[in-house]
Amino acid sequence: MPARQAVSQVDVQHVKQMVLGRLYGRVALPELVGLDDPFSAVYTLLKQTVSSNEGNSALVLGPRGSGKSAIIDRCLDLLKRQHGATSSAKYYVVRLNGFVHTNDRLALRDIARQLLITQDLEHILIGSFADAFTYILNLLRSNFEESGAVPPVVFVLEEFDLLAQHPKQSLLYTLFDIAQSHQTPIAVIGLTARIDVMDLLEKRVKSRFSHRQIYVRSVQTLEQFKRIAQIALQINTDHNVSAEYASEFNQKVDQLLASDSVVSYMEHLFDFGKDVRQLLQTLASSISQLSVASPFPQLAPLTACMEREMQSAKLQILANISVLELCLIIAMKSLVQLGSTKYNFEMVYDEYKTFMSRHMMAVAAGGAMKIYKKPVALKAFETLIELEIVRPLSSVEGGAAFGRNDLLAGTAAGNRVPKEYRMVQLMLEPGQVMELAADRPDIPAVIRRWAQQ
Ligand SMILES: Nc1ncnc2c1ncn2[C@@H]1O[C@H](COP(=O)(O)OP(=O)(O)OP(=O)(O)O)[C@@H](O)[C@H]1O
Repeated sequence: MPARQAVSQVDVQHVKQMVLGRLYGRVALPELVGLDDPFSAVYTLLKQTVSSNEGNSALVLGPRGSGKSAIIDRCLDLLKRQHGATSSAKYYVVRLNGFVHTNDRLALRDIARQLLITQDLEHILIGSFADAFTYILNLLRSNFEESGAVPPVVFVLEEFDLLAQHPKQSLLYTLFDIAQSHQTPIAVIGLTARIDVMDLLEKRVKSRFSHRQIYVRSVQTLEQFKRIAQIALQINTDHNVSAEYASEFNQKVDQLLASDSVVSYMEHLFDFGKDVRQLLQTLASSISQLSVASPFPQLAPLTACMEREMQSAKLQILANISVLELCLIIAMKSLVQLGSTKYNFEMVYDEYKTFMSRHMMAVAAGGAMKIYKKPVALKAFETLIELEIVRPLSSVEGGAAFGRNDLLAGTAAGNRVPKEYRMVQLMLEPGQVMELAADRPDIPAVIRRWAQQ
């Protein structure tokens, strides 16, 4: 096999910058996965404004990180390329963000800046929003004396629900009003993760809005989730890097994404919220250390980052478990300290019940607590297995052949042993259980002390 040519410093730096840009959301991913419908709805609407001078308004609704901004960016990018090729007429894009533009004055100033209005506007900012906005549009019109018309303007309103918190909603009213009146070709696209956003709009604002709502769903399948990881990491020769480097880089990406630890991390993320942004940011750890000496993505830094992420995700879940679930965890810690390396629900419940009965007075005095009946405790125990805080033991380890799904569903070999008797193991260290109980002001002090024993 011929020796591989050394990768140049320029190539590595270029790839590193470009891929990290994608992973941190500064550079668009080369493809939108599973978002064809919302993409074409937004594109059609923007095209009507930019090419046919129509007024339009719409809300793009979807969970955080589901790709709402990515859809808008891609539509604008496509329009720019098409428009640039077919027409010399100009259009503008104005971006506002509810986090940044916390009042209408700030928004107005930025609208003027983005429309390249250089005149001093301080004197008009004291009047009404509508007057000031009309003044800005007139200034814009005067820049296009030949046509005498205001060119199309696309308003992208990120964190739309926060813009709806402005007093009187003058900004939204004015924009929707102009979009509806068709006198000036503007498109107003609001982006938000609040599905109830319509309830935030005042009646007069609603009356000016087109009521067009475009829904963006989170990634639907694990395959799509994996595909996003792949397109975010892969490079091609258009990126001004040698074909040899690009091809080997992409092979390494595929190997990395096929490794057991990465696959199970992606499955975990998909099961617990399908958070694309977190997936991309975790993958950045395999890219941030690229260098001429190590020009391909490596598994080791990624594994370390995934472990940290899993750990902190688990801690977050743990902070929200119910008091009964916490008591069962403490009971398991107790069993471990008594020398049991494996135990089943019956043993755990027994330990829990014994402690609670012995300390009933103190427990009841510390808050409205009772001894939960066995079926309720079994449900809580199953939740701990689903959350992977408790691990079912395999046949070799526990004496019966079953896994997590068998134990939960009562299927396969696990079926032979009633679920109350199947052996399990707590996945927390005693110190972690102590910290967990110490951080819970809502449990009686006696239970906190039980955890500290
Ligand atoms: N289906 C998808 N296909 C391709 N990339 C996606 C997809 N979903 C999310 N992404 C990527 O995830 C990142 C976050 O997406 P984006 O910023 O568009 O989300 P958002 O819905 O606007 O989030 P927020 O509500 O927090 O503003 C971006 O890098 C985007 O490219």
